[in-house]
This record gives sequence, C-alpha cells and structure tokens, in this order.
Amino acid sequence: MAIIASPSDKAVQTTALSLSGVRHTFDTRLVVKGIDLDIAPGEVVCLLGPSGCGKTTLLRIAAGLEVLQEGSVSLEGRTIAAPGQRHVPPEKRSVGLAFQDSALFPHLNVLENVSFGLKHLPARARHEQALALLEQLGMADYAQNYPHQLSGGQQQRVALARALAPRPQLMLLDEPFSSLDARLRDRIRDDTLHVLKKLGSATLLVTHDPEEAMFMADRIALMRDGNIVQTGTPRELYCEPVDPFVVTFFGEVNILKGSIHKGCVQTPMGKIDASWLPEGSGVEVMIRPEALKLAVRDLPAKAHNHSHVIMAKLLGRSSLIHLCVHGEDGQEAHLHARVPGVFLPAEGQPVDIDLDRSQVFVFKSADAIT
Ligand SMILES: Nc1ncnc2c1ncn2[C@@H]1O[C@H](COP(=O)(O)OP(=O)(O)OP(=O)(O)O)[C@@H](O)[C@H]1O
Repeated sequence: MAIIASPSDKAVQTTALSLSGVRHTFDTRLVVKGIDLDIAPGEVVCLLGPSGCGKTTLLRIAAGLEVLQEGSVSLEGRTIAAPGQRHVPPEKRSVGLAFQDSALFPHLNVLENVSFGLKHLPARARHEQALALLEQLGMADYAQNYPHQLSGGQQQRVALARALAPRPQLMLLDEPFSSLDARLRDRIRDDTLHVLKKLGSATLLVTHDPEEAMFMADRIALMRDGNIVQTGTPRELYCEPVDPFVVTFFGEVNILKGSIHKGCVQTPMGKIDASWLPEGSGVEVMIRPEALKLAVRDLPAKAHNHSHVIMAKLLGRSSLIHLCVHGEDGQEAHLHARVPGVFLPAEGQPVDIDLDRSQVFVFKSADAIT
C-alpha cells in the first residue's frame, strides 16, 4: 500500500510517531480508551503501567500487528493507519521491533540474523555494521552460534541487535530486557540506551518497571486501565504527580488522612499547605519516605514523648527506619523514612524530623471525589 501524505498530515511532520484518538476493543472489552501520544525524532518514550493496562496493545497497533479500529497512526507525518482506509503492514513501516518473545531465525547464525535487515548494503559493510552492534551488546563472541545454542537472555540481546541494525527511525520495544538477570539487565539497558541515542532512533519502549522507565526515558507516559494518566519527563512524574496513582506507582509512600482547615492540613510533622483545596474537604497527605529527614536527639530513653525509632533495617543502598511520630497536638503516626547509606539507630532512639515538602503531595481523598 502506498504511503501518501495528506494535507492534514503536515502538522505532525516534526514527530517520528503520532498516535491520535486510538481506541481498541477485544471482543466487547475496551482496552485502549482514546490515546494521544507523539514521539519526537530521537526521543525515547516509555509506556509505563501495571499489567493489563493496554501497553502492549498500543505498541502492537503502532507496529501494525493489530489493525487499527479507531483513531490514526502517523509515521514522520505520514498516516500509516486509519480505520477502513489505510493499513500499512508491519514490514513496510520501517520500524525496528523487539518483543518479549521475538523469535530469531533458527537456521541463521547470530551474525546472519543481525545482518538480515541490511541486504541493501555491500557484504563487507553489512558484516561490519552487524558485528559492531553485537559488540556493543556484548554478543560478538557468539557471532557464529545458532539461536538454539544461546540462553534466553542472549537471544533477547541478538533480537535487540537485529532490530537496531537497519538504524530505523523508530524502534518499538516491548519489555526488551525482561529475560535478563538483574546485573546483566543493568548493563544491557545502559548499552541499549547509548546505542539508541547514538543512532538517534525515536523509541517507544513498554515496561512495567518504573525504575527502568526513569533510566531509559526522555519522557514517560504512565497508563492505567486503557488511558494515559500523565505524560512528562521522569522528573515531572516523580516531582509533580497529577494524582495518587502516579505517586504510588513510583514507590512506597506514607499516607495520612486529614481535612483542610484554614487552607492547611494538620499532620504530626506540622501544617501542610493545601490552600487550593476547599475548606473542610477530606484529604490524603502522601509523604515519600525520603522526605523525612532525621536527626538523632539526645534524650533520656523512655522518659520522653518525642518521635522515636521503632526499628531500622538496612536495605543495601539505603536504610528504612520505622518511626513513631508524635505531633505537638498529640497526633501520632507510624511512618517510614528512607535514609541513604547505612543508618541504623537503636530502637527507642529519639529523633527530630524535618520534612522536605517538595516530596509531600496532598490530594482530595478518593472517597471524597465524586
Ligand atoms: N488478543 C487478545 N484477545 C483478547 N484480549 C486481549 C488480547 N490481547 C490482550 N488482551 C487483553 O487486553 C488487555 C490489555 O492487554 P495488554 O497486553 O495490552 O496489557 P499490558 O499493559 O501490555 O500488560 P502486560 O504488562 O501484562 O503485558 C488485557 O486485559 C488483556 O487480557
């Protein structure tokens, strides 16, 4: 099918991929509920969200593996899918695809698999380009091996190299690091990020792992139940979350309940400003564990009613401190603080608590939202 740019396509010519009003139904169930998402040339965007929220379906629609039911898909300003009018098949979309279960060609060795999409190049250039990618992904020593001689993780790296080899303008990656063990995953993620940035490929990467998304992404689109809840840089999602789901998706938080009085909510750590919420409304105060800054206090044990340590656990890169927090007004709460490095105060140790308010978020209580 020919790819023809229509006049309305001009507006999106600065985007590598544009998804507009995409909806998708399986049987009678709407699983993608009207998604708009643009990816700029060279930009890495991560589609992040819990299992079953529709990430893979959206990626498959972009790849052409699912026929678009509603909305439109454009590649570099050209409409490649519009329901009932156009469906450019996957192999004609000039995109690199690497999926969780990407199968390698069993009868070709690793080098031949990676060279497969480079048939337009002379043999020597093809060989050199494929080998360079295998080297960057730590697989050059296996160039002459066949897929059945490789582990799952090694096959995944070869599939990634094969997708990247033709230097596509757009890469679509679905959980590409999922079968790698934790240490190898860190290295291959890092290698892949550098390869993507060096090639300047726009990338849409599906993951359910917030840390992976923050590591890889220029922007994250966080999905829930078929919708995008928030799109932005990792900093924007972490520091300016639009709702409680976004806060909790990026890690454990302390949640306190309260209500607005004179524009503030009272907590054991003092008043928190929430002047944008109506007086009297029920709220949830979400406090990241790293927002609690602790200083040990020299007080006689047990002879005080001061905030103190219940227990402290070393988690590796940080320590988790369970606290009994006493407020001036008699309020009491059990909160978790996360402190970088080894910090293991004794049980009962009195502490002063300072709050980093940039990591505290106040939202109207879910049961109060109508
Ligand atoms: N071919 C299909 N037929 C029917 N339902 C499907 C099909 N593919 C996916 N679904 C359903 O659509 C919903 C979205 O699935 P999808 O694979 O897009 O989610 P996901 O966010 O990628 O999940 P995961 O992270 O677990 O892979 C799920 O409820 C799933 O069961």
